[in-house]
Amino acid sequence: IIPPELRFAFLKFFNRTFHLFSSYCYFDITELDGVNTNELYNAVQLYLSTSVSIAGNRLSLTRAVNSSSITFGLSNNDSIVDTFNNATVLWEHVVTQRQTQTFAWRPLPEEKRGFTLRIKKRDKTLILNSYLDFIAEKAKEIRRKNQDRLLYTNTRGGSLDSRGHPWESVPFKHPSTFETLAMDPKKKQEIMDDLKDFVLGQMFYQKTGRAWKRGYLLYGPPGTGKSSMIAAMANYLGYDIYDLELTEVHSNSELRKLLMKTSSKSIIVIEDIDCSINLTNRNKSSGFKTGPEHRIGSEIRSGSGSGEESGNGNTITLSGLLNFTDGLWSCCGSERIFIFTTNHIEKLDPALLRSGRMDMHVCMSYCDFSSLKILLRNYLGYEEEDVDDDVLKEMERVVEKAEMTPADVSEALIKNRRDKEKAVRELLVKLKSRWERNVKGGKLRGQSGNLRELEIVEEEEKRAIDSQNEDGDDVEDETELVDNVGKD
Ligand SMILES: Nc1ncnc2c1ncn2[C@@H]1O[C@H](COP(=O)(O)OP(=O)(O)OP(=O)(O)O)[C@@H](O)[C@H]1O
Ligand SMILES: [Mg+2]
Repeated sequence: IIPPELRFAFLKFFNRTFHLFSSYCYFDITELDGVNTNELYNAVQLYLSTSVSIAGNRLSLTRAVNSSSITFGLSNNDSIVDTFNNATVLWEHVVTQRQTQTFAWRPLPEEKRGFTLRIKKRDKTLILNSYLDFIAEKAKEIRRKNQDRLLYTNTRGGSLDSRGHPWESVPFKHPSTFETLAMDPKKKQEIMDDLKDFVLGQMFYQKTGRAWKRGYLLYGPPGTGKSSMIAAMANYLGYDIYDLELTEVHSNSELRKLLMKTSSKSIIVIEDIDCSINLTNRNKSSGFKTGPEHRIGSEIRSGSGSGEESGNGNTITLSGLLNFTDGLWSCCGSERIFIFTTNHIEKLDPALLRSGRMDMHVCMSYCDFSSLKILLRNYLGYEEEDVDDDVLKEMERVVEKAEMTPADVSEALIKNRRDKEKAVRELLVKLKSRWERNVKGGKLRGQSGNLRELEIVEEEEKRAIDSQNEDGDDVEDETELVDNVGKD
């Protein structure tokens, strides 16, 4: 019978000599660090879950809150070999019973869990730090993939909830994808390529000294798929969406707070940007009138900075918004996409339209023939060859001038989806009557209200971009823009 002190001393001595001659070193990563959860433990568990699911034959399965997928885990006291930069390491999941329940603010679990990492001593300095960084990064990615997308909104304005978050979230399950989105396939591909380049562009953005973010402006009449496009983008990239309700935000500093609390790999959306800013009562004080000559954000005249937050204290200004999207604050957190939508691009301030602000302007327009074919496939399961040739030709002839939105067409198809032939027939009738109305009523493309406006705007955009190219660098351009606004 050996007294415990002696036994302890002996074990300690044994351990020391063992470690002296062993060519390995060991690192314990316990589940709890005091009473706090050890982030690294969770990260390792997630990281190992990917390799374990292939290698192991006894696994533990878990499913996280908010997730529809299952994660594999290493079972108790099981081990797995991993390699990193040509070094081989061994992970062991160690689970022991906790001896006594010590006093704690919250009861500790009965089991004590931890991972033990075994690395060869000579590899330690080479890989330990980079390996752990790698694991943390991988775990983050897996967590994001496992979790369902979230849709955040700021219904409380910029005020915080009990956990210090200004955003409320719900699971985002919008089924729209690029495949179901009816639009010109070439334009669609262009957008998808652009998104892919963005996601893979970390090095590019770093090299060129730009913040890793991208802006899209979606414009066009109601029901042409702007919101559907945003959902498709989020589903394509696997990003969360922050739907920013500008009318709930009362000041530029609140806006900044909201931005700071968004995560990277997310899409920040401001829908109907022309309406959002109009509604702030600051407009009264600055003598704001609607109409193209009094554009949104005329307060840019008063300059930026503290001045804008004085006044009636209920001010969110264009310059605040621009700071939000591309000022210094926009780069806290990276890999973010800003999307603005509007039905009236002509009402927007040129400062918002100048290139570099919104990187890509996407016009979502009335249904054309290629969109029509996509909708026929979506709603009726019809490919081109399933529709009668004459009907298809007739549709192709009238569809553009009929000026029906994809939403109108969808509606017509949904109504008769049980009787597909009837659906096609009725759609053709509808298209033709719209076509007749537009052509006979002299409402030809180019003379029609909306389309005409869009054309003017496109002209303006082109001109703005041309002058941009002549101007040279951004800084000069910005001051000139402010000057111009001041003069008109
Ligand atoms: N391009 C499209 N492709 C597929 N479906 C579409 C398209 N455009 C509209 N739809 C259908 O019409 C409905 C309304 O579209 P959506 O909400 O995307 O329009 P919007 O352009 O955002 O309109 P608003 O300007 O009023 O917000 C959607 O639920 C969708 O089913
Ligand atoms: Mg919409």
